[in-house]
Amino acid sequence: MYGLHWSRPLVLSGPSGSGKSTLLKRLFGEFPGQFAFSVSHTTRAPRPGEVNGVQYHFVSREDFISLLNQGGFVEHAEFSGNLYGTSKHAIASIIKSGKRCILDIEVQGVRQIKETDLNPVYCFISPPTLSILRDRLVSRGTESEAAVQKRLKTALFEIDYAKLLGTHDYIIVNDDLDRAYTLFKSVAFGELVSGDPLPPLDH
Ligand SMILES: Nc1ncnc2c1ncn2[C@@H]1O[C@H](COP(=O)(O)OP(=O)(O)OP(=O)(O)O)[C@@H](O)[C@H]1O
Repeated sequence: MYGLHWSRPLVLSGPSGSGKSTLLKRLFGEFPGQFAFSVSHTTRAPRPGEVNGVQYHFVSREDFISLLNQGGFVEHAEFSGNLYGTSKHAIASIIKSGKRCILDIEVQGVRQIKETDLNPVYCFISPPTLSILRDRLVSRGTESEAAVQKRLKTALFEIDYAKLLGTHDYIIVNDDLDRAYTLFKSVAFGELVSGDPLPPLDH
């Protein structure tokens, strides 16, 4: 059942609204206990109900920077004044547990991981077209019109990066969900499959 790439972390990326959470939710639902997300570090304060070590490792800015200076993160970024990062230790502990480590990472993080020796499999979840991406973001109902615009603008950078040859091992076009999920499942189990060609996604 486990393919050749099972022991390598899987880095999932793709524009907001391309369907990463939808695919992951289905995978974790169908195969509980086989896959795990690494728990990120953050300097932001826990929200009510959040538990240290579960949603995040909540650390002070000093501790974060100290770990960063020791080379402890495979990727990190600052959003609205807070630092976020994926530690090497968090990934290693999942690999040790025998589960496959899955990372859901934005494009800057993917670039950073490429500079490390993590050697993951990179999988890009692509929308079929930009107008479908827009429709899905709007109908998800989680974003204001301005936030949708912002996400679509960011999507263009992510797509340009994906168009560079060799940035991803797999492209999965999330057109029909059942079809995309079947392909995603094979990739998640580390099988050697052919991905989809990247659609033109012209802008
Ligand atoms: N194949 C599909 N066909 C139709 N709708 C879909 C499909 N896949 C996902 N959706 C819908 O599109 C919306 C965006 O999907 P989702 O939230 O999974 O995207 P995401 O990539 O995880 O976004 P973000 O990065 O913002 O978390 C959701 O409302 C989801 O139900």
